[in-house]
Amino acid sequence: MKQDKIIFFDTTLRDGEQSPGASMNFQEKLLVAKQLETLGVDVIEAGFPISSPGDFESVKAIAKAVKKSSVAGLARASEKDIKAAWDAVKYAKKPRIHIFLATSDLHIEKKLQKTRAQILEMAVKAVKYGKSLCKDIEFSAEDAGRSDMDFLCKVVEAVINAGASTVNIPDTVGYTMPAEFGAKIAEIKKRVPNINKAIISVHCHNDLGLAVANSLSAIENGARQVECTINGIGERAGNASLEEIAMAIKVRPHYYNVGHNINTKEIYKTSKLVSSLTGVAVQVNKAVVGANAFAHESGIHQDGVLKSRETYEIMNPADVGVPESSLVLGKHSGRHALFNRIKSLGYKLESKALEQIFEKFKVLADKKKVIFDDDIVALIEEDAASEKEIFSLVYQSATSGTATIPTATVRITDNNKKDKVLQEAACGVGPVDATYRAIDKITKMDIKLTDFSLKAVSSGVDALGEVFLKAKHKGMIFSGKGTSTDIVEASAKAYMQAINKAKAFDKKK
Ligand SMILES: CC(=O)SCCNC(=O)CCNC(=O)[C@H](O)C(C)(C)COP(=O)(O)OP(=O)(O)OC[C@H]1O[C@@H](n2cnc3c(N)ncnc32)[C@H](O)[C@@H]1OP(=O)(O)O
Ligand SMILES: CC(C)C(=O)C(=O)O
Repeated sequence: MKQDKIIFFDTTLRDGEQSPGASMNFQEKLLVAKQLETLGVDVIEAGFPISSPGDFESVKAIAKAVKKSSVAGLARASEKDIKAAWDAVKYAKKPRIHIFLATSDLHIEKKLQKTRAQILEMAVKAVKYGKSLCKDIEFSAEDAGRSDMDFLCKVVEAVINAGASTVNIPDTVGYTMPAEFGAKIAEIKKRVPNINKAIISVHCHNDLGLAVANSLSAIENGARQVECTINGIGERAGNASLEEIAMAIKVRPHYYNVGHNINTKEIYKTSKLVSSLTGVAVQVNKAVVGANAFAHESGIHQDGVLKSRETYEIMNPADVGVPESSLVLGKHSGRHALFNRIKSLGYKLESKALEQIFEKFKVLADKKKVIFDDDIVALIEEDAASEKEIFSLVYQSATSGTATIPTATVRITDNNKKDKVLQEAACGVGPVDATYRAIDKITKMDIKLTDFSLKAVSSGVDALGEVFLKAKHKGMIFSGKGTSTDIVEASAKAYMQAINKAKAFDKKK
């Protein structure tokens, strides 16, 4: 039997951008649109053209740049909005005008200050006008989740007759429950006589954390387009998250029995791009793309994953573009995970020695949130952590600015060479990068930064900045921490600490 395909309508660039503080400039919106196309999104809602000249230009540029996906522009049920949307999307290979008008009595009476009859007339008039410009018209019955079903069905039937090829049923304020929302979709399918002439779409908000559940329930009941955003960003608590819906369908193929065009391997990259451009961080425990989505901390789970990944992972991290899952060592870890890590660090220890290290590990883990490779080496080598540092930072200076190439000079003593003082300078993409390049020139360590975070540990403009980083050397992760009121100095100190740990490790081997 031929499987239906779910149309993914991504509204990161429109509703997603309505997340407070998440707005993107022209270039950023274009970058996201291109990545959404690579991700395999069927329809990209690029913006709300009437809302500002900048948004109009962004939608127009996206319409020109995107070749495979449809490009939609949002419009109220008003001629000037629809005309502006068309003027922006008409450059697309597959343009769409998305017209919305509320159908709940609350919105009709309080917000729009109209009657149901006027709304019906406005909706039909708007769709007819849109259709005279563009063949692909989507109509959204805003606040459908709280709309009277008789009136909603009447509007849906009328806009399909007027030319809408997609009818969207939004749960605008995230009010409905999954079974209830699914039943509404089923009822629309049953009651609207011409419903087969249009695609039923849903657009769910996350006010009660049910946006994805409601979208999936709608799919079970016949919706064939889902409107969603990357990382679930959007107005208030956000929209249904694209990655969660796409992966639910992929992980449970027999349950949903539908397909989609999303190239799930591009999910993680897209999530990173959107969070870095909008500045909206992804919560660590976010499904599919959160930092902990494929990280295991507890001993029983780690043991299971080491024996067979599927015991605690329903998705393969590679399927969403995350290179591998990780076993984070901490106070809940057990022997299997610790001994496995010790082995992969190149140590071959007798079982008695391993037991002793496990005991020390548990004591340390009670004090420290995460145990890194260098902590384990310190436990094994006993004195590794307390060893005199090999390279000492004597002096560091960096210059940067809007019209300067960031440049840094560092002076370091090499305690292996009778405290010989070495000095180097380097340029970089920023002052920290330049400083690290100058340090690399002196220490000549094969070390690669894998993680870098900076936070203020006190308040005010003279706050102390604390840099915490992780760096990879010979397959092992070394951590470094540095504190200073000067963030470049804090960065240099943290990097030097990781380098010294790595060098000490080399010496022991
Ligand atoms: C559910 C959603 O997410 S809908 C999309 C929401 N997104 C946005 O609002 C972002 C972009 N918005 C904007 O930049 C501005 O709101 C604009 C440019 C669109 C409009 O600005 P303004 O003309 O100053 O109006 P304002 O936003 O204050 O009020 C909205 C007006 O649109 C009317 N309106 C609201 N929805 C619709 C609709 N679907 N069709 C027709 N009119 C509508 C309101 O009744 C109100 O009209 P009034 O001025 O006669 O009272
Ligand atoms: C414009 C519509 C689809 C919308 O954003 C909503 O109802 O939340």
